[in-house]
Amino acid sequence: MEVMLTVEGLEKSFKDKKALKNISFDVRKGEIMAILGPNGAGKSTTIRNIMGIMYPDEGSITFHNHKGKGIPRNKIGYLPEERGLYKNVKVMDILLYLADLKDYPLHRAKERVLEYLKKFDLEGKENVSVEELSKGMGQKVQFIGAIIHEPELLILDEPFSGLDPVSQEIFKQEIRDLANNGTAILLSSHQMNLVEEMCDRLFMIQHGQKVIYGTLNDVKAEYANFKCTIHGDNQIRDMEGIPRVQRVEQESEHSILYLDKDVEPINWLKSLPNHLDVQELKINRTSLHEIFIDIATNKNLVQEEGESHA
Ligand SMILES: Nc1ncnc2c1ncn2[C@@H]1O[C@H](COP(=O)(O)OP(=O)(O)OP(=O)(O)O)[C@@H](O)[C@H]1O
Repeated sequence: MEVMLTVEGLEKSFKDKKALKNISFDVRKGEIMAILGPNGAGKSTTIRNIMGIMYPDEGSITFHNHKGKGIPRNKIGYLPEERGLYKNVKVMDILLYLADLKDYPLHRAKERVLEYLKKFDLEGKENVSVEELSKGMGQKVQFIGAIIHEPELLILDEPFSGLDPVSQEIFKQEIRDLANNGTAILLSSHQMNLVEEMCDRLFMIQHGQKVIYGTLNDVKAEYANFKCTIHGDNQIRDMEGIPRVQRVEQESEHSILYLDKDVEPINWLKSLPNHLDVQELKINRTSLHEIFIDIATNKNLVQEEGESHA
């Protein structure tokens, strides 16, 4: 897949605090790439450097063959983490203004605004003032503003925050459609279930450093061990001695056994003791949500400073 954006060796400090340390990744045409990490990890700082809102101390950002200040920003769409549009302006006017800033033809922009308002369940709102919109509606308008000029690269900082489930679905579908039509998408989100459903590759950052970088499938194969959930009248002591168990979580009649890496479920099941009460049993891989928590709380994947996973 054609590489659209390359971030290489990014370093950024605020006074004496190092916010980014040697951050490198790329974003390719037609893919959804997620940038993940706990609060304060450095996601927005990375995005702001890509957008030229601030410049890195070291390293480079390349979009196609353009570097740094030479990057044609009108080929990029950006939904910032901070929401907000001019309040006393009509929806159509603000969106045409944003299209004009990107040198996009206004007659085409007008058609697209009407098309998107309909798609986002805002039909007829083009002459409504932005201040009259609800928070979620305003977010939809801001999203339209980020894509109105048909950007080749779309950067979405927390696009789902504050949206109801129906609106989340609309955003999800639109983001997928854009990627299918060739837009390169860099998406930051804390909603791991959505990331797991949508993204092709992911870059996880902690304390300004890379901890994971790879395809969702590779990351799951590498980090998502199997877990076995048993529903039955068992105590935690009943689980003692079962081989290849990293830890057990016991909650009333539910036991969750987190298994070692590379356990083969079929063979492992044969090692369960006869005395266990099994009303229901399920084996599945841990979710991206659990991998994220493990990393963010340094449970299993604690790394020395400067060391990285992928
Ligand atoms: N303008 C700034 N001045 C000083 N420090 C900053 C500035 N912007 C970010 N930081 C610091 O840089 C680090 C990374 O912040 P950043 O906003 O990139 O994190 P984030 O991963 O986007 O977090 P969140 O999920 O909470 O939005 C934090 O320690 C933050 O306090």
